[in-house]
Amino acid sequence: MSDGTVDGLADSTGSTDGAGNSGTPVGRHVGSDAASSSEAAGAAPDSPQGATEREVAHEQDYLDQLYSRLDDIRSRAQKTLDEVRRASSSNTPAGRAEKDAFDALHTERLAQLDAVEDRLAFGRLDMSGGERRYVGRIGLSDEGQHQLLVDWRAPAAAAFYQATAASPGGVARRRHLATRGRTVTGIDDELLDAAGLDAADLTTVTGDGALMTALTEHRTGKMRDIVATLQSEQDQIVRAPLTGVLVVQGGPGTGKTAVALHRAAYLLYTHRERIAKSGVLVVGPSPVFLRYIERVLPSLGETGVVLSTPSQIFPGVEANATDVPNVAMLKGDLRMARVIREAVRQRQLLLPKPVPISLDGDQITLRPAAVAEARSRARQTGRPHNEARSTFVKHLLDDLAGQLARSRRLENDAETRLELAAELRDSIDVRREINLRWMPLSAEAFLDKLFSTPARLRAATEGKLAKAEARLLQRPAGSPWTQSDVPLLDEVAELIGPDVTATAEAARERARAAAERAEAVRYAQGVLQMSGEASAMMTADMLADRFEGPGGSLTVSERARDDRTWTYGHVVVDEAQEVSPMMWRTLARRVPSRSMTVVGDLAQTSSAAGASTWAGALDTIAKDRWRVSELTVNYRTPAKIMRPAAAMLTATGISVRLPESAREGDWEPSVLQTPAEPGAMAEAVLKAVTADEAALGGGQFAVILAREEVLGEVSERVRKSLLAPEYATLADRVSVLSVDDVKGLEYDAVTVVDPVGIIAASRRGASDLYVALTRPTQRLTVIHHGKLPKGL
Ligand SMILES: Nc1ncnc2c1ncn2[C@@H]1O[C@H](COP(=O)(O)OP(=O)(O)OP(=O)(O)O)[C@@H](O)[C@H]1O
Repeated sequence: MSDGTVDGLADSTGSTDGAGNSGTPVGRHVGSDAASSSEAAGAAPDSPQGATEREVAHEQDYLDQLYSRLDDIRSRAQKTLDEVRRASSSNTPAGRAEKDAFDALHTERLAQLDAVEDRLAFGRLDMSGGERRYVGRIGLSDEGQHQLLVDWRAPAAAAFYQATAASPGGVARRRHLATRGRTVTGIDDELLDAAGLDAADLTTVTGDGALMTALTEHRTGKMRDIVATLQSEQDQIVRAPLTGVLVVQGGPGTGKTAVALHRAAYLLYTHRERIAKSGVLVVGPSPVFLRYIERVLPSLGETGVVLSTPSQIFPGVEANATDVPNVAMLKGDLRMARVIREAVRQRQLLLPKPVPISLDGDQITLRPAAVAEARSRARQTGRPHNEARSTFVKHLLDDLAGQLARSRRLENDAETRLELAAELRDSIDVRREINLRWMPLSAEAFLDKLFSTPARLRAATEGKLAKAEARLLQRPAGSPWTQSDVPLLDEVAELIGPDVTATAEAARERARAAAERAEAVRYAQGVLQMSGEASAMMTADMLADRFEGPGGSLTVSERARDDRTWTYGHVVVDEAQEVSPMMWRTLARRVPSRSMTVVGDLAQTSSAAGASTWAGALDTIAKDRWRVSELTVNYRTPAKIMRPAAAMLTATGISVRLPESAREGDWEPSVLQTPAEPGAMAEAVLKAVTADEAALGGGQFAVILAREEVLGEVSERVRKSLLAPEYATLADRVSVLSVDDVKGLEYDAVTVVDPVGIIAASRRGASDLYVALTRPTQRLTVIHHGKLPKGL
């Protein structure tokens, strides 16, 4: 395990000096200077208010110290960067690459230090023995290496999340610090073991308001980290061991996404040596969702993470189209792996009858038996199509060279045949005849051709799919790529391999690169030692990566994103219930170690190819290597909204274990009935949104409708009306979305339009409606014409 420190930032062993630069443990009493500030403010010094003010003043002093230390470290990092930029590099490619690499390293480090500015410290633990620990986004130590702040991911900070009154684990008091900018705005204490504190301490204890404050804050359209208020059951998942597939199942709003992202940050910190170099991939359902979560990991100081939707996971292909549900379901079915395998095999052809070839007056023949033998040898290598092709070609050239030797009356030994094979390679006729039997392929062209050529499709699917199913796959050549084509492209690419025309040359290249690499690592180790660089933030391997090659200063994530065969140290899959079996195969290829965090809710499955059980989803890629953890508390949706949402789902026959809401909520959901006419519905929507704005005085709102083709006119009218001057303050804060787009998102207030229409629009319409109803943090309005769905 790494110690997770950077130069000047504290280690994570958890040893702490409590407050002050002196490094000596301080007692549990607050300082007298803070007391005088409360007197100046007019509160009686021993009243609860006076005590709180003293404590706030004390925490302010401490926070000032932390920021001053952070500023020091930052300015040192800036100075080093300036020096790197000023220094002249040796004018060689290696020298320039090295300079670029250092530049990128220090720039990234500065970005990481900047990212922790907001809410640098958010907690304090007072241990029963008198020790005090401040918990924050990073570890910080003073010049004398005394710890000022413990990184939230360090073992010493675990008690901050795990201690409860029933099992305090040596913690007497847990304190949350509320801050704005660099100012302490409040404290919130929980007493876990009162015996460890004296009477004066007790006057400031108020309970766990920090969580409630976080839950009821207006949303901003971007997910925030929850590092200050992670709850015990969530923290256990964050800190769970790295190996195997960890499934996090939980109802809406239980923090699955938040927990998965914090887990990624935790794993990068704790196992930096093992996974930072290969990176972490986070897969989320849509670009809108990725934009919603994109700030969480940087705010936790982690930038080397690749975010992708399933549609973007095949480099070079943007799969923006969608298939109709039954086609999507078929393409996600594991039988497609067999279809693709067969289709590739059918591009390795036999020869029906001999083909004569003349070569400078010599007559030779491409023989059916030789082709059959070459094909079976090539297949036996087990290599992908494009690589196995060299075995196929070699064998046939050898056979033809033997014939040529005989025709020229040369000795038929290996050496002669090798020479003649070189000559044969230069003949266009020979190359054409051999190529026709075993062409080099590219994944995109191959799949396009397969789906647009009925005869090929029939041959590849025979005995594997029903005839009617095979017809579903058929489409014109050059059709746009759909989301469900992506795992098929990946399957093809895996079976045909990269287009290697000169394998021997490639092998030589690999050996040369390996030798250079060893040298680069040795050099980087020396650099790290000399510069005293942070071992945890940057390993010698990572630094060597940057010294190497033309893309020397590319980050891990930049390299990984463009390389289909890149294997990650850990993969997080969000909204995993939507992932098809074929897509699981693709994701599994990205992480051979199967170190994965898979989060989802089976009750929210809406895609036709999605999962109904975790075993169905995961057994084929990680049999016996997956385990499930549950989250049970809904932090988003108040109970007043959850109850009808759950009743609706239950009434449709879907049985789920409902999470308990952390809040009852202030508003009952409202229901508005309108005529089925678009103008009337749009008007009702605007009325609902205006009422939300008046009730909440700000925040983010969503209007959720069935897919555009169903309610296009209503959404069009709503969007248009929002441009009118009377909605000027609202326009930017209202999103009009279809049920497909709201997966994983949340809003202060939500208006759901035509619930019966949403249910009717797809096979899993009830789950879609459940997703829509569970998006609000405060208020829900349902607009309907005709009847309401059962249970609602
Ligand atoms: N411990 C916590 N402290 C503060 N806020 C929290 C906590 N846990 C969850 N939340 C908040 O609850 C909301 C829901 O979290 P999140 O989106 O991660 O849930 P989810 O389980 O992925 O939901 P869904 O499946 O419905 O998309 C977010 O605003 C998140 O910040």
